[in-house]
Amino acid sequence: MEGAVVESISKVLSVQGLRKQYGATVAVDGISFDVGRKEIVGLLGPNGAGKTTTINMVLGVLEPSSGSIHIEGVDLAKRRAQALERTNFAAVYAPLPGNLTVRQNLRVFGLIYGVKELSKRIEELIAQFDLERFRDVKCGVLSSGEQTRVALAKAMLNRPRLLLLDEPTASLDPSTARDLRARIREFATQGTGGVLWTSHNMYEVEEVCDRVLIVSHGKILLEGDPRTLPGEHGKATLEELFITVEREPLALERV
Ligand SMILES: Nc1ncnc2c1ncn2[C@@H]1O[C@H](COP(=O)(O)OP(=O)(O)OP(=O)(O)O)[C@@H](O)[C@H]1O
Repeated sequence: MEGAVVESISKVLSVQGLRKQYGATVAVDGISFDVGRKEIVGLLGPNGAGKTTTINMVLGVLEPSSGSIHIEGVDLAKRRAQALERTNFAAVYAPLPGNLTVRQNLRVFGLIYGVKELSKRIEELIAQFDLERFRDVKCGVLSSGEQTRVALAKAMLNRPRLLLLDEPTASLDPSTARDLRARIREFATQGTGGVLWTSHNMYEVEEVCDRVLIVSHGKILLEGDPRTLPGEHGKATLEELFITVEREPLALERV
């Protein structure tokens, strides 16, 4: 599948019956969801709900116990390389090598991803993420906010169709966080990709996500527009709804 055919597929990610079990612990319990093209979907849930396990399965780092993952219609289990070349991610727990400069890091990852016209692409991203001052600075000495900007630039190198972001703004000051949210929004609205985003910041989720999935104990409990979902469940804010999911998930299942 190439070019126009691929772009005609409206879902960049399709997850069906995904499950991951560790001995007696069921980390992800048969979840199904999609991420549409140009859509930002928030994956929310209390600590231990199964978000990172889900993301790691979509990234091909963890093998599901059962279920399927398709990226732009490509089955990750059967055509792993083709599925993953359309994907990228950024997470605070996966920092870039600290002994390489910003430019060296972008070059190394660009070569790994087989990015065409790499030097031009690196310059574009350095400008886009305001990294001119740091181009020859080793990543290890950058502040955590600066490192996050480099990690996002790295995540955009291959112009992914599916961008996975695990708490991308966790270490950022409010102004940098707002700026990065705007760039990620731009990526979604102006490009051909979609984003799966985890965050514990409900204000951010309301601002940036088109749709949210609220997971608890490995299952999707609620799904909808973050701006209207709280009202549909008798709550004033997304934060209030989130706290109810954490404390009394069964009460919500009956709504
Ligand atoms: N390798 C493992 N072996 C055993 N249990 C695991 C393993 N990895 C995760 N788990 C368990 O699976 C559950 C889901 O973990 P996961 O890291 O996906 O949660 P999370 O929603 O990302 O949480 P957080 O918000 O705290 O990052 C947790 O109960 C965790 O203890």
